[in-house]
Amino acid sequence: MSEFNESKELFKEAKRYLAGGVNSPARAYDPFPIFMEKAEGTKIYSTKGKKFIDYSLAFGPQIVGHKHPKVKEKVLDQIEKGWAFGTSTELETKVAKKIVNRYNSIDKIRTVNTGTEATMTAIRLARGYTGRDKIVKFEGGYHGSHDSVLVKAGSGASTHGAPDSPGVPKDLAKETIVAPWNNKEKIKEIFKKEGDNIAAIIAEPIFGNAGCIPPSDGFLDLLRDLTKENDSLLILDEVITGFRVSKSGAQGYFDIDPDITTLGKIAGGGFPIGILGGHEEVMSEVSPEGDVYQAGTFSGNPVTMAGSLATLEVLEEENVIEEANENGEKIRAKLRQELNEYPTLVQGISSMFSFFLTNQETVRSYNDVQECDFDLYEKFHRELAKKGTYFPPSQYEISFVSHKHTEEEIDQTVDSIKKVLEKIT
Ligand SMILES: Cc1ncc(COP(=O)(O)O)c(C=O)c1O
Ligand SMILES: N[C@H](C=O)CCC(=O)O
Repeated sequence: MSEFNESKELFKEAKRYLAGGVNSPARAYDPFPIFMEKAEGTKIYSTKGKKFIDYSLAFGPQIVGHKHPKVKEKVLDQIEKGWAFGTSTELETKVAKKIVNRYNSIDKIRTVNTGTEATMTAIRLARGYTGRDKIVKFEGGYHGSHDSVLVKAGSGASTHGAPDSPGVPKDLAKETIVAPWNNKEKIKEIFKKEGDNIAAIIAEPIFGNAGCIPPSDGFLDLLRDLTKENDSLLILDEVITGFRVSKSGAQGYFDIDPDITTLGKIAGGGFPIGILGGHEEVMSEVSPEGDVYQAGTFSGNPVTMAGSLATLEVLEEENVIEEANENGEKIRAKLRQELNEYPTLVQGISSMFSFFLTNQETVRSYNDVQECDFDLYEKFHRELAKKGTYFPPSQYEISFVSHKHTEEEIDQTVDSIKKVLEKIT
């Protein structure tokens, strides 16, 4: 472990001053996280200068690779002009136009600073629009760290054993109905009983925070039908899948027309962003046009907007999504082919995948994910890092490929994984 001694020392120091030593729990893994200093293309470098092929990509945003030259240039140009005005800028409209042109379900957007703010506002909007309080979310689904969705939440909340957070008022948690993902009968039952009280279903169209779990056949259509029949709204949380699975996200891929979409990650090109958008009728309820209040000093920040616009342009100019999707298929196929003698399950879609350590043939629900071997994954993650490959630190988190990952890097990764599994299993 000596090559990571510096991170060990840095974490000790961080723990003196930062709550839990981190600024987001998903970054805190045992025995200590590897401290990173810089990144470029498909590589990320530790403070000690060790190079890793990166399959976490900042938990998703960096689909064009780290520090893309065009994004860097546009952001530096904006910094020359100034970085916070608290006024309207033309850049905000340019970004909005790109998104509206891509997503049929979106006529207008509101830009915020994080995915958390986007889903929080989307839920408030659904409640305001319908005049109802209850929402439905899925077990292991993650929509950020606000109160209504910290109920049976995935990602760091599951990693650290607190999917139901203390501090969430019980009366508010009662308004969140939790359903099992991919279970058609259960969601029908919930709507039969509570349909008139449900403001919205919020769902990641492809699960990305309890590992990668695609929807079963017809499941998203069922969510759309049930919400329509009951005058509830469907919120698709595309913070991970937006501008990834296709140019119009998972909703384009699965041909689903949600009432509200939330975006983040890729849409900001690595700068802090969240977006909610929907049809005119719903979005006109947002303040100042409507009465559902939402505000933010830094919303639509010019530097973020410059990074966002440049990234959305690069997606088109460099055929990013298609090439990243091809890389996703390549790595999944090679891993499956090379590792079939080990207790592994490679599951994914598009440029996202999970490397589950399990003997299960498929993982379809939060319960299935919990059957995977988390102790072994901890060893796997650290041993793989020693070989210069950085995977996400938990099986709840997703691995991503960019369009920049090369065949050679993918082959090297598969080879490293094989050697690690030989050692630890
Ligand atoms: C699907 C999904 N929704 C919402 C969020 C919250 O976004 P943020 O971390 O930017 O607040 C995340 C990730 O954190 C996410 O993966
Ligand atoms: N799983 C989360 C986002 O997708 C990880 C980001 C975080 O919470 O730090």
